[in-house]
Amino acid sequence: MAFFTRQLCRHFSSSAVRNVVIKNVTIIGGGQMGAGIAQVAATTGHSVTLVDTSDDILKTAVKGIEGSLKRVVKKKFADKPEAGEEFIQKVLRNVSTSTDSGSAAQRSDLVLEAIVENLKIKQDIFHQLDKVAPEHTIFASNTSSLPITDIASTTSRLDRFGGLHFFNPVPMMKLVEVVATSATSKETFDSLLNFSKVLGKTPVSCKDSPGFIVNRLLVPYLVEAVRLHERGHGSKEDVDIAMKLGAGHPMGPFELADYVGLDTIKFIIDGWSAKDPSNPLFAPIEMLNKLVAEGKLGKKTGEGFYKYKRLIK
Ligand SMILES: C[C@H](O)CC(=O)SCCNC(=O)CCNC(=O)[C@H](O)C(C)(C)COP(=O)(O)OP(=O)(O)OC[C@H]1O[C@@H](n2cnc3c(N)ncnc32)[C@H](O)[C@@H]1OP(=O)(O)O
Ligand SMILES: NC(=O)c1ccc[n+]([C@@H]2O[C@H](COP(=O)([O-])OP(=O)(O)OC[C@H]3O[C@@H](n4cnc5c(N)ncnc54)[C@H](O)[C@@H]3O)[C@@H](O)[C@H]2O)c1
Repeated sequence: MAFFTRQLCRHFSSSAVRNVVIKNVTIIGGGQMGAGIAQVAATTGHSVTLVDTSDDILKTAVKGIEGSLKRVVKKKFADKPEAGEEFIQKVLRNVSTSTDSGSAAQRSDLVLEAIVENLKIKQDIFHQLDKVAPEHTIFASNTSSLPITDIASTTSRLDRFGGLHFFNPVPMMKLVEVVATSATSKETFDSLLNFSKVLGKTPVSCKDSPGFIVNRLLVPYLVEAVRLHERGHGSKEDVDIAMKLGAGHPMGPFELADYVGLDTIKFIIDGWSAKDPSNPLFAPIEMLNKLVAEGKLGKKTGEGFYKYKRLIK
């Protein structure tokens, strides 16, 4: 009987979070991805709190959002610059910033994390927020490669935890991978799916398997391009031109790796290699490791495989 009552309570507690309509969103991490997601969520009328570790980083993030919105309105409001400016200000009013993730989470329907690709740091953040976020709040990670199940494991809301994987640059890329673990409730999954659609994205449903769909195919391709170049079988420039003109890709693999961030690519490959060391697809890549050790992380730091005049942020 006690078992039955416990099951009943569980049922009631999960039905209490049924059909969460996501209006207030906290995004942890105001880097390339967090700022992009904040922009899209604010544009679609959500109230967004962007959280990072310092006010300076947050200022840069908001500046980046404003710059990206200017690119959006240039076309959308080509003949009406005043309406374009009004649109930008309206979107920016939906974004507030904070260095206090706990108080932001207290007012949120969704806490979406987009910080560095490190399991322990992600687990620690969610462990803290789990204690203060309302019962109904859904937690999600934008991780590129870490198991959602592992990230969620430090919380007590396994049924209200999923993956929401966006693509860079978020305002332009239409896809969102929505990831359910074996514990994610159908209500949570549906809420995340619906949220993605409200953002104007096309969601696909993914299992909690390494790299989900896109990165499991894309990242081995990116590092294979580096290996090909290391073997002396093609210059970076020729490989990039070949894949753009021969395979119809908008960016070549070196350009795209720089765009994503070489630190992120390295975190992904190293993480997979630790779990599956005999898989040759995940073997260390000397050139990538060297660039990351030198702090040459791609477009965001001004140099990676190539040099850049203008930084991303
Ligand atoms: C690793 C992770 O876990 C997963 C990932 O994210 S993997 C990476 C996935 N992303 C990709 O594969 C990106 C591939 N690249 C592309 O699709 C394109 O090169 C691109 C959309 C980034 C840029 O397009 P491109 O034609 O090369 O350059 P550009 O002319 O500057 O931009 C095209 C349009 O996009 C707009 N745009 C580009 N970036 C933008 C941004 N951040 N914000 C707003 N608008 C932007 C431009 O304003 C331009 O608009 P217009 O056509 O109306 O003038
Ligand atoms: N770069 C991509 O193309 C891409 C695409 C999809 C997913 N992702 C994933 O999104 C996540 C973020 O990637 P990114 O490229 O935006 O990284 P980034 O380095 O541009 O930004 C990370 C941000 O997180 C902040 N941060 C770090 N620790 C924090 C903490 N404890 N609290 C609050 N903020 C903290 C940093 O200050 C930084 O501003 C990673 O998990 C990455 O794998 C990246």
